Amino acid sequence: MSFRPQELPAATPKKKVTLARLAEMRRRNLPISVLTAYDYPTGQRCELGNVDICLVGDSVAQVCLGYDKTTSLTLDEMLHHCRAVARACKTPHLVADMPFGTYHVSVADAIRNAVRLIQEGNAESVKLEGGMDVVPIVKALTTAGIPVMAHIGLMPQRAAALSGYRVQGRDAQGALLLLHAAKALQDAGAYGMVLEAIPHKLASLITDTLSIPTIGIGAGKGCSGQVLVWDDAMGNWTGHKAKFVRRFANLGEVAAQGVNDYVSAVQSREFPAEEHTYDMHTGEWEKLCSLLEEGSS
Ligand SMILES: Nc1nc(=O)c2c([nH]1)NC[C@@H]1CN(c3ccc(C(=O)N[C@@H](CCC(=O)O)C(=O)O)cc3)CN21
Ligand SMILES: CC(C)C(=O)C(=O)O
Repeated sequence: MSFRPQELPAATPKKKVTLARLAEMRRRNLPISVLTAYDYPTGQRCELGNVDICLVGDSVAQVCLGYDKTTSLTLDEMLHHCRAVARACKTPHLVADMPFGTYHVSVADAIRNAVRLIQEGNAESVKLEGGMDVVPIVKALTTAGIPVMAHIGLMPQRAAALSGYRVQGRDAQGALLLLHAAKALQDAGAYGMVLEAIPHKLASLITDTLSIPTIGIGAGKGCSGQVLVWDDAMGNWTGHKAKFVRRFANLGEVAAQGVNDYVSAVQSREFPAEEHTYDMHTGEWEKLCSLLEEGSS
């Protein structure tokens, strides 16, 4: 008996999404779809749904673990989620976020921690937030053969330092800094780049300037691809909703109804019904009754 969720047989064997494939998609202007995944079932949905890249985002801190910020997440917690997603996610490229503090101490420490995400987490690449400041880290990681996805614009790990989740690059000077950072990160070897919450014209300019794919979230339709947090996209998140979120399903409502129905059914003793129960083998109940009678006499 297998306790693994049923997997639908693929009509045609699926082709692994490699970095070469992502570069090709960028060249041919084929949109890249990215979703976060945090566990085996969400990873499996991404696998079955032909998502190109699965991101084990540090948003797991908020949407799965109940922390109020991503900076609370530890590397060990990230590894636990990453391993689960990796068991399901075979075709999409699998990226893991480097948690806050795991790439800030030194280059050596960043490499050590990225190696853990690859070796223990079974991620294929790592993502880290930062502009010019992280260029040496990105260079060192890619030199060591660890593919890096950069992440500029709104950087949630810096929400406290920046006094909130704010759109970046709204003025010319800020926009120029982002463009320069984007180029420097590409030169440092990043294979792709998340552009979060920046004006759409700037995102298009960065995308057209770079040769690597850009993945937008609140960055408009001019990017090479798009990412959303799983729970935002599937309507399973009841907290704050950023302007860039669109709901593609209503899992939260469906689950709430399911919980209500379950509790009512238990309270009314409508569930469990006969069909959910087991019988003893024929004659065994009578035997048990005799045994009990003998015992009591
Ligand atoms: N559920 C969820 N979705 C996410 O996209 C997400 C997380 N959690 N947790 C980690 C970070 C935090 N992120 C956020 C959080 C808030 C905004 C936000 O509300 N931004 C304002 C911008 C306001 C402005 O500067 O004009 C917005 O209204 O969209 C954006 C990204 C993205 N990440
Ligand atoms: C929002 C995406 C890009 C992310 O970094 C995360 O999920 O943590």
